[in-house]
Amino acid sequence: MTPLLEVRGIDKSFGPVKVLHNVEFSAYAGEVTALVGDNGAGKSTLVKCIGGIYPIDAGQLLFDGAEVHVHSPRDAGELGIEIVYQDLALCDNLDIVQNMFLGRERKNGILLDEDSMEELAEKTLSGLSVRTVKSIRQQVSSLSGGQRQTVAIAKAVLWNSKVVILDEPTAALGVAQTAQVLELVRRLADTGLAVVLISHNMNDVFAVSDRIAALYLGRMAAQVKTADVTHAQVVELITSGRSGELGLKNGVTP
Ligand SMILES: Nc1ncnc2c1ncn2[C@@H]1O[C@H](COP(=O)(O)OP(=O)(O)OP(=O)(O)O)[C@@H](O)[C@H]1O
Repeated sequence: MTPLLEVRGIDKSFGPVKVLHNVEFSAYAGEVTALVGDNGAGKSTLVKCIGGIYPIDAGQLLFDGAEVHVHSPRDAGELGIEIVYQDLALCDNLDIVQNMFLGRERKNGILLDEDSMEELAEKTLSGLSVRTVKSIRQQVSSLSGGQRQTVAIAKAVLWNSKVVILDEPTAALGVAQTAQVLELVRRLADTGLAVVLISHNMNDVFAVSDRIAALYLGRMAAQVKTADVTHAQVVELITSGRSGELGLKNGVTP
């Protein structure tokens, strides 16, 4: 199976500090790939390289098997790669529809085409079976953390995206809201998207992911099928870069 998104041998430094070392990573359509790693392991940097925010120093990015060059978030968006960041970047004083179309408003002549934006927002939310939102004309400031996360995810899939990368979507949520968001994450993959889930929470990772990629000190320690590993093995990969036969050989000097 060809990965929808593949990273081959990416290096990335910030000045003298090398943050990513020859990183390989794949995400498949219809699957959730969890990207795990300790604080500072390089998860955000890898995602920002994929999303065109940081230029890479070496390596390749492949989309659907063909090499692509992503120099900006716009390039990533055109390929169908959307990233939902932890801070969500939603505007509190705007309603759900306005947020979902922010910066990409539909127009009818010189006027905003409110009807068609409303219709598409509604269709996207119901397509994701999101029923927790009372009205799509509700201001985002009145939504709960889980609902905000849902809106941010719906916003990302509104644009015919094919790869959706979620940065810690459940970090700030309670138990019930976490379950709702994880359900949504699973549904995204079930609709055929390649979903990348950055998470520190092993329960979340094991609840929804098909594969797990573990970064250790900027190196990809292992990318494995979730069904083939235990919680303990993944924790070991995160904390030491190896677990039994899995992971980086001979350890790694930072
Ligand atoms: N713009 C930057 N300039 C210099 N160093 C950076 C920059 N961004 C990240 N780093 C360094 O790169 C390393 C990896 O950081 P990164 O944020 O990618 O890790 P992470 O795995 O996402 O961590 P966390 O889970 O804490 O968000 C860290 O040592 C960090 O200090």
